[in-house]
Amino acid sequence: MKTPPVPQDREVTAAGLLLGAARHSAGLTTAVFLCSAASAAASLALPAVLGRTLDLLLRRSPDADPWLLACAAVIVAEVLLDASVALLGGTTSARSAEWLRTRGVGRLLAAWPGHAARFPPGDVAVRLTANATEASTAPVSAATLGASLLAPVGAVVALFLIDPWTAVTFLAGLPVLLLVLRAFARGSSDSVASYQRAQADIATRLVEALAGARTIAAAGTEARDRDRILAPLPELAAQGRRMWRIHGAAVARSGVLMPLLTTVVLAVGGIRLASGDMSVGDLLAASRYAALAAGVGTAAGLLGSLIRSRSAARRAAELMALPAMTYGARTLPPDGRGTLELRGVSVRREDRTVLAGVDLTIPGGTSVAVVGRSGAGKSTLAAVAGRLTEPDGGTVLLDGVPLGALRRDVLRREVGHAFERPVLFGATLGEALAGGSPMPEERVRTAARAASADAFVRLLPHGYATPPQAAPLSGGELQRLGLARAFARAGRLLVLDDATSSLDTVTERQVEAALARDVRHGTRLIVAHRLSSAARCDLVVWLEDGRVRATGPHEELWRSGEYRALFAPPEHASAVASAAASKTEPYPCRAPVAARAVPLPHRHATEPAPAADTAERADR
Ligand SMILES: Nc1ncnc2c1ncn2[C@@H]1O[C@H](COP(=O)(O)OP(=O)(O)OP(=O)(O)O)[C@@H](O)[C@H]1O
Repeated sequence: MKTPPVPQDREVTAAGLLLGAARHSAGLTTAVFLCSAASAAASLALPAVLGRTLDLLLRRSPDADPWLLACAAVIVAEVLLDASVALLGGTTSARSAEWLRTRGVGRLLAAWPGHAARFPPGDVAVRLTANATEASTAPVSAATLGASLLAPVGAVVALFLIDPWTAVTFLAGLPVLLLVLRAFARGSSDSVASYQRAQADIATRLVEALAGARTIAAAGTEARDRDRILAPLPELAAQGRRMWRIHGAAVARSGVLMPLLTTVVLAVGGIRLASGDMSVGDLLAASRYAALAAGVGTAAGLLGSLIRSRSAARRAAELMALPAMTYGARTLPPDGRGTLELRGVSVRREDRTVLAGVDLTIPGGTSVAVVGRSGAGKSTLAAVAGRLTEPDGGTVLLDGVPLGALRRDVLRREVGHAFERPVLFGATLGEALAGGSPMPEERVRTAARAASADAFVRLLPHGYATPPQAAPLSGGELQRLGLARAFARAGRLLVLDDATSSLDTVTERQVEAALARDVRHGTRLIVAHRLSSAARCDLVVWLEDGRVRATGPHEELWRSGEYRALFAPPEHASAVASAAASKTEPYPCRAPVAARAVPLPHRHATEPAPAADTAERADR
């Protein structure tokens, strides 16, 4: 499953991310490099010390004893240094992973919600877990690779010093090895990227299936959905096999090439020994250095690790390159009442215009219902009004100040939201309703009472101290908690996006009355599907295909048959609309309801939700 392209912050690239991770753990990475280099130096010193010791022993020289001790010291040092590399390497990668994940989560949450939502949750989880782990090993792999090349390079230099012919023999075979490594790097990059994509695809499908577990159970499609989730498995297996094939081929080729080179070097050394140009100790040292120089073939393993890291970093970088929400430095005029203005606001999604040049002025303190058919752009308008999305064109102003120019704290304090499906964050319900910042308990409870949530919360065994995950909540109860959270922080503008759709009509009326009575007075923008909700607002904005079809009090709009058709049951809607067009009235429409400032007398107390509306929302 491919993630749609998202506008990218060009500064966040895979290379930039890996450099950032390396900088974050610079001290530890340097220590890994130094230990690896020291270990390489020890392994370089060992053949020379061994050769010298052998020559001294063969001559039965008394000087051999300190050299024997030196041999032991070098071997112990090498073992200790290798152990340090393993320990420091693990710590370094853990710190890099922590940095990558912290940064990733931070950037994700700071991004515009609409952009972030394009990454499915399963895909995000893979990018921030498996991919971040793979990317985090890059600093250690690079440091170890750099240091591990020191030994072969030093070994070739040592061969030159012992006997140039042995070194030249070794270097003659090197171009073949470089070709092997290049082919490995190319093949690996491609298969690793495909493997990681397939991995994320399975995670995405699994998370989607978990979210839709009830649908799967209700439809009895467990087997089909299991197959659907695991559909990318053959691709994953194929790419995994391909990765190992490429790796195996590189290791096998270098595994044949390197001993071959070592043998040829030894043969040349033997000839030089026979001609008296080398001692036995020199030959021993040369054979060890040839083996060390052949260690360049093991670079394939570290190179493979770096390639996996780079590919994983690329995926993590895509997440971190999401454009961040931006804020200004202005505040609101102290005497403003929450006047909301939309000037030529347009929003595009993919290739579609979702809002087209919307001009609206909503006086401060007014309650406005936004109505229209499904897909008309109501939620988009609500998101734009609360700056949860940035319009592609036009400006939104609150009390004369463009929303984009407002300070973050001012904007989020003065503009509140409640959603159709709220998600509760916090250790307890009390914390969740306070919205993550300190708030007097009484204020939380007042808001919960206004949202008709206090009574059922108090009935829970731990009341407001109940963890949200442990609270058995119906859809309507969850919505009431979402409303309570918004009421507790109500500022000049409150945006309710279908936030009462799961409430029964009596509760909805109670909430609306309490909203007017007990919650800080301000402008209300209410995305509404129910006739009664629209009727109780001061003003109605009727959206059609992303444009404002009409604005006015509900009673005025009610004269339009097409407006009435918005609230008619589906079996009557087209009849109402066509009757409006032909000026007849085939469907007995409800009487118009006077638009008034909230609170309103309780008309339509038993207004049922239109059938089409209910069915559609249940599906979302
Ligand atoms: N991220 C997106 N990518 C593509 N299209 C989108 C995106 N968000 C919204 N749309 C489209 O924009 C249109 C308006 O969506 P919006 O959610 O604002 O409609 P709505 O009037 O609130 O609908 P409903 O009453 O069904 O909730 C829809 O056709 C929707 O498919």
